[in-house]
Amino acid sequence: MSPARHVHVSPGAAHLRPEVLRLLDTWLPGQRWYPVPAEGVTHEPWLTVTFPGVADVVVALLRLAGPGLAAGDESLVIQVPLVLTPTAEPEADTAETEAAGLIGTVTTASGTVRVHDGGAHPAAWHAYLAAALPGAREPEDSTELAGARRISGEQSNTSVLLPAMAHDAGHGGMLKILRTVALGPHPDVVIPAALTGAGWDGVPRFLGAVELPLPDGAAGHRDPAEPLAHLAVLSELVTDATDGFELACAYAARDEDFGERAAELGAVVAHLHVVLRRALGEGPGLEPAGFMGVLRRRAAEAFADVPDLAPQRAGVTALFDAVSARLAAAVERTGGVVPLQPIHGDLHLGQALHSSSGWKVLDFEGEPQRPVSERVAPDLPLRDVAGMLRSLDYAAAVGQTTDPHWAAHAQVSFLEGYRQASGDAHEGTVHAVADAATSGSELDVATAELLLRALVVDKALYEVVYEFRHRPAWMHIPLAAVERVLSS
Ligand SMILES: Nc1ncnc2c1ncn2[C@@H]1O[C@H](COP(=O)(O)OP(=O)(O)O)[C@@H](O)[C@H]1O
Ligand SMILES: O=P(O)(O)O[C@H]1O[C@H](CO)[C@@H](O[C@H]2O[C@H](CO)[C@@H](O)[C@H](O)[C@H]2O)[C@H](O)[C@H]1O
Repeated sequence: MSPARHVHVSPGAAHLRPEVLRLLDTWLPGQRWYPVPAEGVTHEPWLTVTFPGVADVVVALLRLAGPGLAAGDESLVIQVPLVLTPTAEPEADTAETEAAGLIGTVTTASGTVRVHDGGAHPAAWHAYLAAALPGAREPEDSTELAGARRISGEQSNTSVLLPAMAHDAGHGGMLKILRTVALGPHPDVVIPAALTGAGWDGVPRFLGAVELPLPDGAAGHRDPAEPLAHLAVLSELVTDATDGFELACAYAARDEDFGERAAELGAVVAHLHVVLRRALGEGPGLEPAGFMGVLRRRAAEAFADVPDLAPQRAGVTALFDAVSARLAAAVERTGGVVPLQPIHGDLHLGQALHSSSGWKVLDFEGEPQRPVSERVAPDLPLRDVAGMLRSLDYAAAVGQTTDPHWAAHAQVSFLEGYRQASGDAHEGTVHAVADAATSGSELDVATAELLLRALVVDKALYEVVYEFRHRPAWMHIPLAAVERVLSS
């Protein structure tokens, strides 16, 4: 694939007036993709990105600073594409506000400018598309942007559906503007590119990405061949697709058996793990103390954030102690390693699309609330299995099934589909899957099963914090799960 064109990078708030930055300070915290609670957080201009030959699109990369936030290379950086249009009219009409994401109008010494959210504006879509398309091809505005629209809903990023965009296998693209920018290659670019390159069709085909080059003279300790960061990813649009969570909830609402679909999904996830291992290689072996240390730290943070979790503290500690002891003993006994590898990292039903050509897995950026260095580190495939088990429990609760066995049946079917596709010969379900998802390791089945329980609890604790911050009305779903798993 021939490389896409480069963008221009300037330090600080070049091209952005202080009035525009002040407008952003009030607008940003209200955005669904804003990654942290806004209390006490300030936005410090880090870099400004522009596109060759495009005057009205400016992308602000802002570092978030404030209590509890890391600084320097570890700091959170958000991407804010803007379309700035000079105007003689200080007041905009309502239609313009809604259609093109008008953030506000600012008047400066050099005139009045309308500031639009680039995530909602065709001029910015065009600029990103031109920068992502291989071969520095210029998109045809009148045809390729026809019918383009931003996806609405609870997204961590901003995705734009491009039904008419042309590519070598036909039409249809999905442009995803990454709202949180991490230094180094982004997993939502690297992983789909590797899976597409390996010929696997369980992901929407990777078509291109927008790369942030190192600013001149800024190589430092970084590999000059690697981008400083990725800003957006372009993939093939999966048509006739249904969101996996909506599909599962609809089945649950009708009390309809989701077993077959869940088993197919289990098989796709097993293939995903095999292809990832082949395409990107294994990581180092699991080091029990470090691995469990991260689980304990995450649990401690969840207990600190959410008072309703307090009654579960002793049970979580006891489970993690038991897993730590068994893992350490297993590794000591066999001298063997439990291999880690690239995984999805935030797998749930909403990250899977069901289409006429089967399940497709999306969104490889890991848990948005997790530090980037942890998100890109090799991990246990069992973590993805745990994520999907949790998601089937969510679907049962949100779909309000009246069948008390709906979730358990779907979970067992998912595990069985995973086991069979992993080529594991063991009979049984949870045991065999725990075994299959730690393949190549010398873990005994009982330890692997306990590890799966710990990962389910870890995920449910993450979800409690997620719901506490974003959807308190749903917090009871993961809270009940923590209690159930601990008492089983
Ligand atoms: N290639 C694609 N084809 C069709 N729909 C897609 C595609 N990629 C994403 N989507 C839809 O967009 C939604 C958001 O995409 P996702 O990558 O999960 O973004 P986010 O990180 O913002 O959650 C998905 O849930 C899915 O419904
Ligand atoms: O898709 P994202 O990367 O933004 O993931 C975050 O948001 C998800 C919700 O949109 C959240 O998933 C949780 O809710 C889902 C139902 O909406 C459920 O299916 C998942 O199992 C549950 O974890 C995800 O945890 C969060 O990282």
